[in-house]
Amino acid sequence: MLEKKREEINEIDQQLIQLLEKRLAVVSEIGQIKQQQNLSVLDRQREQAVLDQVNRWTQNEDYRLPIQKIMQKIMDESKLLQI
Ligand SMILES: O=C(O)C(=O)C[C@]1(C(=O)O)C=C[C@@H](O)C=C1
Repeated sequence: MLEKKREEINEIDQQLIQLLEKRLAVVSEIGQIKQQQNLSVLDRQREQAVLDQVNRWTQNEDYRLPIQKIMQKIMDESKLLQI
């Protein structure tokens, strides 16, 4: 039972990593555009828009806060990648 559930987690993690790699690749491209156009890495307005959107897409109330925190962490790591 536990093993089955962990296999389920493994499959989900694999999908998450594929999507994170895709997202980070786009983040890198944005980083290059920002560098060319001399724009700052941090865009607070855009981050708020991302979080608002994520909030609307989250269906389970119990997951709202953890998902917001995870997305903020993803954006924090994205900014580090753009430096
Ligand atoms: O949209 C951008 O400008 C990005 O660089 C992407 C991103 C993100 O991870 O969503 C990262 C840093 C910015 O502060 C805002 C958003």
